[in-house]
Amino acid sequence: MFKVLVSDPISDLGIQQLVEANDVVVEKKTGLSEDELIQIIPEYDALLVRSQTKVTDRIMEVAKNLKVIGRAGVGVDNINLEAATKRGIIVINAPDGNTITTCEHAFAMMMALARHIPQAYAKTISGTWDRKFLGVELRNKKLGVLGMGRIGSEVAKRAKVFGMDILGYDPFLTEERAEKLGIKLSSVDEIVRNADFITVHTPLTPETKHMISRPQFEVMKKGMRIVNCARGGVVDELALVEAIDQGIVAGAAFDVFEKEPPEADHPFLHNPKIIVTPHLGASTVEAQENVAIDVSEQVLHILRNEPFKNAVNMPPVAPSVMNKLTPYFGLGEKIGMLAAQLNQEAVQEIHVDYAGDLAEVDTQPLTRYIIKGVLSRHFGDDVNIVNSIHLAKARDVKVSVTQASATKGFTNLITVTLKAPNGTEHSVAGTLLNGYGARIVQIDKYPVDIAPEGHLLFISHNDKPGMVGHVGTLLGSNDVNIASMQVGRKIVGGAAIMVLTIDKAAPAEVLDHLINLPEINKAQQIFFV
Ligand SMILES: NC(=O)c1ccc[n+]([C@@H]2O[C@H](COP(=O)([O-])OP(=O)(O)OC[C@H]3O[C@@H](n4cnc5c(N)ncnc54)[C@H](O)[C@@H]3O)[C@@H](O)[C@H]2O)c1
Ligand SMILES: O=C(O)[C@H](O)COP(=O)(O)O
Repeated sequence: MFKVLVSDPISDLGIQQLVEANDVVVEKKTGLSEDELIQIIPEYDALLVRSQTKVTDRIMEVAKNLKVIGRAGVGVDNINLEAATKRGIIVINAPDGNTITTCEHAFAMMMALARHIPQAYAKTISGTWDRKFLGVELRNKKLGVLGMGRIGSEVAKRAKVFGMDILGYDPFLTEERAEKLGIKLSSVDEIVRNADFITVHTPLTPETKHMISRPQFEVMKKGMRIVNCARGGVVDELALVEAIDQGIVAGAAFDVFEKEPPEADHPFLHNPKIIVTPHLGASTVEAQENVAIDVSEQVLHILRNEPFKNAVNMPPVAPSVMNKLTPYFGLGEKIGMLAAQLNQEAVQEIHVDYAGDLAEVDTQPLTRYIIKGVLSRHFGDDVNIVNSIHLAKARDVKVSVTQASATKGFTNLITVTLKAPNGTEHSVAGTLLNGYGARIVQIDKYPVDIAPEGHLLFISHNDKPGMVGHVGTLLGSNDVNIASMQVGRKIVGGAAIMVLTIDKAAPAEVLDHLINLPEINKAQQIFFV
C-alpha cells in the first residue's frame, strides 16, 4: 500500500482518483513546520504540495520511502530540486492546469489597476462617496509582456481584444510566432522605454531576478503601470516603491512577493498606488481541480512504475518521442540488468548503441532506464530513472551513447557494453520483435534468442559433445524444469554459452554441482528484479 501525504490545501475533487485507488492511502496534514514534516515524512511514498510547503534538503534526507513530489501548480521554487535529483526523488508539476486562471487574474489586476477598483471599493464601503478616482483606458495603450510562455501568451491574446498594442519579449519568441500572435517582438529595453503597462510572466531565475529594477525604472515612460502575477523578485520591490515616489510609475498590481507572506510593514501594504492579492493567481475552482487531477494522475503512474510525464528534474521529451520509446523501457532496463550480472569487474564505462528504429530518436529517457538496470545490481531500489545517470557520474562511470550502427538484420537493436579498467568487456544486445516482444539476441558476441524474464541460468563452457545432456540431467534430477535452452558458440569445439530459462530458481547446491561438471567454466543465475 502506498502512502501519500497532502501537505498543502489541494482540491478534494482533484485528488479523488488517488483517494479511490485501492493501492493508495491518502493523508491530509496541512500547515506543518519543517520539523513536523521531518518527523512524519519517512512513512510516505509521495508528497503532494502547492507553494506553501518548503520541501528542503533536510526533509528529503529522512524521506527514505519518498519516490515522488507532486506540485499541484507550476512553480517548483519551493522544492530543492538538486536534493531531490541526488536522492532519485521524481519531482512533477502540473504546468497547464492553471494557465488560463492565472492569465485572467493578471488581466483582472491590470484592469483593477487602470480603474482604481480596490481603492474605490475600500472608500465606498467605509462610507465615503469619492468620485475623484480617474482611471485610464486599456485601448490603444502599449502592453509589454515579459515572458511569452503559457500565461504571457494568453494575456497577450486577451489584451489584443481590448485594443492594446503588444510588445513581447521571451528568449524563445521567434518573429514567426510573434506575428502569429499579432504582437511585436521587442527587446526588454524597447519594452521598458515604450510600454504604458508591463506585465511579467517569467519564472524567477538568476537572470530574471530584478529584471525590472532601478536602471529600468529610470528610463520608463512617466505614468506607466506594472503588474506582477508571476514570482516575487522579478520586479525589484524597493526600486518600484522609489519609482512610484518619483512619479515614474503611476501604479502597480502585485500578486506575489519576494517573501511570502510579506511582513506587516512591507511598503506595498501601505502605498495607495499599489494593489495586492495574496498569491491568488491560481486560485479558482477550475484551476485547482485541473492541477490536482493532473498531478494525482502522474503520481499514481510513478508509484505503479508506469510511464509518466511532467517531470521537472529530468529533461523534457516530446510526447511523440515518448510514445515511440515507451515500449523499449522494460527491454532497456533488462539488458542493463543482464549485462551488469554477467560482468564481474568494476565498471568504468557503460556504452549504449542504438540502431535501426532507435537511431534517429532522442533516446536519453531510454538511456536512463538502461543505466538504472545496470546500477540496480549494486544500488537496488536506491537507483531510479531520475538519478541513474547522476549516480553513474558521481562514481566516475562514463556513460557514452552512439546511434545508427549495424542493426544485424533487426528493425531495432540496443547494445549495452560494460567496460572495465582492465580492458574486459561484456555486451548484451536486445530487440523488440513485432508480435513477440522483448528478446535478448546477443550476449558477448554469441547470438542467442531469449525472452528476458523469469529465471535464467547462464552457463559458459567448452563446446564438447554431451554438455547439454549433463546440464539437463543434473537440473532434472534436482527437480528444476527447463522451459527453454539456447546454445551459442563462435567456433566448433571452442568457447560456448548456454542460456536456460527455468521454471524456478535453482538451489545454490545445484549451481555448485554445475560449476564442478567437466568443461563448465561458469554457471550463474540471472535475475530480472
Ligand atoms: N501567481 C500565481 O499564482 C501563479 C500561477 C501560475 C504560474 N505562476 C508563475 O507564472 C510564471 C509563468 O508561468 P507559465 O506557466 O507561463 O510558465 P512558462 O514556462 O510557460 O513561461 C515562462 C516563460 O518565461 C520565459 N523566460 C525565461 N527567462 C526569461 C527572461 N529572462 N526574459 C523573458 N522571458 C523569460 C521562458 O522562456 C518561458 O517562455 C511562472 O513563474 C509561474 O511560477 C504564478
Ligand atoms: O506556480 C504556481 O502554480 C502558482 O504560483 C500557484 O501557486 P499555489 O498553488 O500556491 O497557488
